[in-house]
Amino acid sequence: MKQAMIIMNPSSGKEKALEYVRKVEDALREEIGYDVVIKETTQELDATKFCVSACQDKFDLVVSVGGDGTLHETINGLLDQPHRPKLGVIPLGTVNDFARALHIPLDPDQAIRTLSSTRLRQVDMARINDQLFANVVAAGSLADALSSVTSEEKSKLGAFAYFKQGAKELLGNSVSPLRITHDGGTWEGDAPIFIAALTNSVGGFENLAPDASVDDGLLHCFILHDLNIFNTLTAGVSLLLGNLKAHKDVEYFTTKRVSVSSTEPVKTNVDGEPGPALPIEMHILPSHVQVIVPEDAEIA
Ligand SMILES: Nc1ncnc2c1ncn2[C@@H]1O[C@H](COP(=O)(O)OP(=O)(O)OP(=O)(O)O)[C@@H](O)[C@H]1O
Repeated sequence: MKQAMIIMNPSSGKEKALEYVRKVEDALREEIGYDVVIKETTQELDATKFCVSACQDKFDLVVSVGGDGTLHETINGLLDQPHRPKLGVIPLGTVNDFARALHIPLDPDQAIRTLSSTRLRQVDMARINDQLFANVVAAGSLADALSSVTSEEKSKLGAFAYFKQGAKELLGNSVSPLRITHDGGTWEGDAPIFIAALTNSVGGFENLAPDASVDDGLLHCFILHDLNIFNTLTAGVSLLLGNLKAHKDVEYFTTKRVSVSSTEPVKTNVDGEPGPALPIEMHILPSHVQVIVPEDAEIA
């Protein structure tokens, strides 16, 4: 019998995870015929540990039930594993960028029904130093400020919680000296933020990198520079219109590999969680995991 592991964070989704996990179990066991193991996380990195054991025991499917934090920890269990189970995603977080990019319904009941879909999508992941990411890496003072947005603010304001915090930081005019080396050359200068995105949805803004598709084998990179009180507003409008890369104070490029360093201590944010300090080295892992997506999803 095929084996599935459900990795569930009971603290995500306003404590509703326990209710949904029974429904996920029923769908996998009764409708699809899996042998099901349920693993409940109790602390940070449990999801990674559980996913490593699912890889080693050659499970067919791992389903992440939680927010982007749980998903990020789950996919990190795939690092350097020769056998990587298929991935199912039940989004219970406040932003759910990965589910948005793959058109997995944000309504958990509908997402559970998607698990019986026969459609799989080969999805790129990327490596940053000694971990994986599925969505986005940001570096710089602005990235650090965005890490401080609380779940409460995100539930209240959605993606605009990031916008509000970002605008506040930019008005403080704080920049970091960055050196960014990619397939097309090197950029050096002062910038409040560098972003490398794998999918179109970043921080709930589904328009940040509209050209990014989940399997294009590329990192879509943005360097915002020279942002002041006036052009912050125009950059915000460009972001909402899906045209950030064309803004005059934005450097945009795609690459398979990029490294970022600084002469000052600079923090990063990886898939919405605090990440390693600079220097960082990132490279794409094309079509690294198969994800169950809705039969009719029109995914970029
Ligand atoms: N039992 C637990 N209690 C508290 N925290 C946990 C537990 N299990 C895992 N965690 C941690 O909770 C963090 C946040 O989880 P996750 O992102 O899934 O939920 P969320 O906070 O509801 O979503 P979002 O980040 O989108 O607001 C994870 O990074 C994980 O380390």
